[in-house]
Amino acid sequence: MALFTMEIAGVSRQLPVISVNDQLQIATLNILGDCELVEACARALVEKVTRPDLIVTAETKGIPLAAELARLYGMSHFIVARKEHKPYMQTSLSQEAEGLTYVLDGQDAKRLKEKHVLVVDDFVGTGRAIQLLEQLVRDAGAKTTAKASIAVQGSSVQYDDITYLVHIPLIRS
Ligand SMILES: O=P(O)(O)OC[C@H]1O[C@H](OP(=O)(O)OP(=O)(O)O)[C@H](O)[C@@H]1O
Ligand SMILES: Nc1ncnc2[nH]cnc12
Repeated sequence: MALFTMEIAGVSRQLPVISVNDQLQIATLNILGDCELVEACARALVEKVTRPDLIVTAETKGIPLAAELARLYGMSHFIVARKEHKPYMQTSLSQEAEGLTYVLDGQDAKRLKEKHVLVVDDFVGTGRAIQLLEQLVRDAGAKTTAKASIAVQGSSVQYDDITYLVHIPLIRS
């Protein structure tokens, strides 16, 4: 598999390149299990983003980043939107678009009410995931005051209001 070498928050990583179609390849970022990279990225992001009241992230790959950000900000909790309702969740809020669903536990929705929120994810591609998270934050009566990610990719999304560390280019052939 082809690899795309990139420095992210001072850490060098080789990102696996996958084909989307004959003309387009994308380099993929997988932070799961990569403590060194997650810690470096979280340190870089807390320098750029004012401490919010609460952090909201998306299952799955946003979770380790949100956990490290919460630790650095000295927070005891952060909130994870799940991809499906779980039996242990209280009455939940959900948002869905183009086959992607995120579900927020009712307890978490109560915690969010009137809070200033940092919405964080590891990666923003089409922007669909981060948009759904923002909508859930709104539904819970809270305000998204910042959005952050490690990487953004592509040009279909406006990144002006997202604090990010690297832009991963699309590879066209
Ligand atoms: O901007 P978008 O085009 O919406 O893409 C970004 C989302 O996609 C990835 O997660 P994925 O849905 O692959 O799930 P995972 O984290 O569970 O692997 C990534 O972690 C973001 O949440
Ligand atoms: N982690 C990731 N890297 C590259 N493209 C993606 N699309 C969705 N998640 C991605």
